[in-house]
Amino acid sequence: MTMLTGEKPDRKRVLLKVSGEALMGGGAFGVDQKTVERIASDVAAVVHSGVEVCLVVGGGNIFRGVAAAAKGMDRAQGDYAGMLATVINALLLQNALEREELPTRVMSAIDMSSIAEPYIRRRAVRHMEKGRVVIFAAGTGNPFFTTDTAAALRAAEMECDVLLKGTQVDGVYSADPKKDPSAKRYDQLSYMDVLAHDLNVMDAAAISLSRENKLPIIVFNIGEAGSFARVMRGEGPFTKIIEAS
Ligand SMILES: Nc1ncnc2c1ncn2[C@@H]1O[C@H](COP(=O)(O)OP(=O)(O)OP(=O)(O)O)[C@@H](O)[C@H]1O
Ligand SMILES: O=c1ccn([C@@H]2O[C@H](COP(=O)(O)O)[C@@H](O)[C@H]2O)c(=O)[nH]1
Repeated sequence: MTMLTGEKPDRKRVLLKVSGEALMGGGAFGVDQKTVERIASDVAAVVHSGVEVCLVVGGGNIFRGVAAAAKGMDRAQGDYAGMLATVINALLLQNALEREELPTRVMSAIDMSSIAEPYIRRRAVRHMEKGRVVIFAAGTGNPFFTTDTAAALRAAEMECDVLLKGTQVDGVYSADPKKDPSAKRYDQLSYMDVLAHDLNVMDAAAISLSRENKLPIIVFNIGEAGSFARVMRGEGPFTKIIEAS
């Protein structure tokens, strides 16, 4: 039974958004190899439990267009640089996943055929049906977006059951917990709660797209070893974002 036949799929498929900043480990910039290996091993554990996993990786550990624009750089040019940063992270993750003996493909939203396949939705679906871990690189391929939006977009295209945002905080708080230690963590929120209260853990475009596609979002701390598998078993801490009942 395949998605391409149009029949209801008999499988569990998830998209994990890996924070670029999480790849820094304890560092202030770039990539900590041990952290990449640990995240790859966490992904392998979930794949071995029978779940189809695809990934979107951020680039904030290397370059963010919006930060460069604040210092005078042209925003779109900075965003293209940011998207290239995600490709670097995708290649590093691919290598670490292959060392876990997982079959992988990197598919890029910006054409760079020497190092990654171009993103073609139906090919990505086939890769996943064959048990490959697909890493979606270069975000949406468009400036003025983020990899959170790319994650919501690819999760909808792949008909994933859930979008997991693996970030540096263990859920969505009433305020940024890095700035306000008294902020309270929520176990569950509606998409509208997040939008109406401007809870900036994820950008509004990603929340809106997920809402339109009835795609549940789970926000959790990917910095904790084994957290991806624990969240998949329903063990917290995490915040679930769904439609209000
Ligand atoms: N209400 C909130 N609840 C939780 N975190 C929040 C909130 N508001 C802001 N944040 C911040 O949002 C950050 C996560 O989003 P951000 O886009 O900065 O990173 P990311 O997507 O994980 O990383 P990258 O962009 O590098 O891929 C958290 O580290 C936290 O500091
Ligand atoms: O669709 C996209 C995705 C990303 N960008 C740029 O890349 C950087 C890094 O992505 P993060 O989501 O911040 O990790 C982002 O700041 C943008 O500059 C993009 O332009 N379009």
